[in-house]
Amino acid sequence: MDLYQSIRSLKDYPEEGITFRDINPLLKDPKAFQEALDQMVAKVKDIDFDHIVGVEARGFILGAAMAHELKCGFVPVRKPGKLVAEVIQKSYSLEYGQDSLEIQKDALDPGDKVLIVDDLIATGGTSKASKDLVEALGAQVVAFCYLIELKDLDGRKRVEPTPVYSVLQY
Ligand SMILES: O=P(O)(O)OC[C@H]1O[C@H](OP(=O)(O)OP(=O)(O)O)[C@H](O)[C@@H]1O
Ligand SMILES: Nc1ncnc2[nH]cnc12
Repeated sequence: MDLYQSIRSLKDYPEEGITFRDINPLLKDPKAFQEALDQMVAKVKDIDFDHIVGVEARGFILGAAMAHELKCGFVPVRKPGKLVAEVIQKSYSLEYGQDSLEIQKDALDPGDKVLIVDDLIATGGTSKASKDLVEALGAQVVAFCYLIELKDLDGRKRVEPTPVYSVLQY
């Protein structure tokens, strides 16, 4: 099955020079969604981790589905003001703009091993901020897993030497 057929590419969105990779057609198609999950799971199934950390919003969809499949816990990293209880925050820049991410202080324990999941890695800003949040809690990021990697932006360099796995590359 060619998963590239299930990704819609929008030129000059949300601004000129950016080609937006829309995963909604893939999510809508149960066969493509299952195949994407199977391929992501296959890449990480031999790695030892305790939890999947998923990044709001699209990382929740794939991260939670993978956690269900792999029978591990799911921990959300969210945009500011969404989490209750005590949080820590990290600012970051992305392909189009600037944002912050938060994690609950009690979401992970020191020594926990974490797989970070998102739909896409572009500049790696989101991934680096998520890794910093996990590490600030004393946990360890053992790998990152994405459906899509935008190779030209070389986001994996931002999180070196942690391994990065992706299913589709542009
Ligand atoms: O590698 P980067 O340059 O940091 O970009 C990748 C991030 O950008 C997108 O999320 P976005 O912030 O647009 O949020 P959304 O999932 O809520 O749409 C995507 O889902 C990744 O999280
Ligand atoms: N080109 C892109 N397409 C979809 N999501 C993105 N997040 C950052 N860059 C993106």
